[in-house]
Amino acid sequence: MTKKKKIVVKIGSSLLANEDNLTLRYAFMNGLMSDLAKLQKDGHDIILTSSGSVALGLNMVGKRPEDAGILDKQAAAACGQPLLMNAYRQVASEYELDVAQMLVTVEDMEDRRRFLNIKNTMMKLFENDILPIINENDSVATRDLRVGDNDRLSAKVAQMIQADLLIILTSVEGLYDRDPSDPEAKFIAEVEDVTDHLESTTGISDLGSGGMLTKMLAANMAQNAGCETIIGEGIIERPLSSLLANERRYTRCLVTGETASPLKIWLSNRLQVSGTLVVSNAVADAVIAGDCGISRGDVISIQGEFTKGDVLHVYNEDGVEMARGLTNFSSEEIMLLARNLDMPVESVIGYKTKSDVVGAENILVLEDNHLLLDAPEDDQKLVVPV
Ligand SMILES: Nc1ncnc2c1ncn2[C@@H]1O[C@H](COP(=O)(O)OP(=O)(O)O)[C@@H](O)[C@H]1O
Ligand SMILES: N[C@@H](CCC(=O)OP(=O)(O)O)C(=O)O
Repeated sequence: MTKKKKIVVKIGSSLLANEDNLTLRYAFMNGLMSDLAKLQKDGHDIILTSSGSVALGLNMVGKRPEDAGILDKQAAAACGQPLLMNAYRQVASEYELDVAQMLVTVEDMEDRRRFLNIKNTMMKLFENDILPIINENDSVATRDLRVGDNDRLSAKVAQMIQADLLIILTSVEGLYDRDPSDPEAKFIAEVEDVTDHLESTTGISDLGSGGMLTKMLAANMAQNAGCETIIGEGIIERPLSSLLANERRYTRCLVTGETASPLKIWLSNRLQVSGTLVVSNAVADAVIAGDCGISRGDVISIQGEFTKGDVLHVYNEDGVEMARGLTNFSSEEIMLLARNLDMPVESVIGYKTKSDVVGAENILVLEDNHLLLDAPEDDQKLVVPV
């Protein structure tokens, strides 16, 4: 690679911890750090997303992966994270590489200000040639507000920094047409549409969290942001340089469609959506075609209490979620505006502002987006007609 690139590298638990005794695989970490240090010296900006805190902390809480509950895992993460970082720091120092830890939650990534703070911190670390090592803050994240797997967390990071490449290192050589434990499984070298591979990727290893399925979803998130994903095996002497030099096979998930704007990408991967707007099928079709925003006259009903700037689901009349968008008004204001269509916006709500409920520039159409979390199934049952 000659051009300076932004690269996110994701390491799975199965690479960092021995499955039998749940101790650290120093040899793997050593090879990884050697490669990362070289990439950094070549001028690339690198971020490492590393799993392993739960697997490495389980011994301390006296559990095995198969019988640990959510609280055991949260406690194990608190025990294992310092072990993991200590090992990274020690090994990295042998390659004269400085490392920094960043633990994030979904809420951090979804609050626009905190999201930008995380991004700015990463940029500052790059400027100082320090390698950021990211993990989800498992001990504080609540069950319904977890990314839950570092595949998608690393894709969120790739979107955040507008990375050129996401490399996911794991326990298998890449994607197969079925679980690779099946001797008939065939290797897939290139993926364009991840939709073709969502059903064949459900199994996971004993230590992993999301399996190949979340790697496909992560690849889709990266695709939307114009970032190519490479999925390859990690337990190899030079795990990154051998991949990048094409010395062995791996799966490439190509960027195919158009790249969405950074704001739309941020919108598309939110777990927290505050409410719902229902619009007619005709309006939904026009929104999908990119022709218009949603005006107050378009809103048939709303659900939830939300404020200006929140993200909303947009359903058509058949109860299908078509889009997501940032609202310019609170739920109360939309009710008032929709019930007083003949009055100017300013005289209904008492201040001057944009007139669209959701502007066209703030709408993300969901087609071809495999979101982190689908809309709650019973959302549409709770709607209030305006
Ligand atoms: N179609 C498939 N192609 C490749 N791997 C698959 C597929 N279906 C299931 N898997 C499983 O996904 C596992 C990798 O995911 P995971 O265990 O979560 O690893 P990691 O800890 O690296 O994230 C492999 O061990 C493999 O058994
Ligand atoms: N945050 C967790 C890892 C979650 C996860 O995604 O694990 P994996 O599927 O092994 O990458 C940890 O540090 O153990």
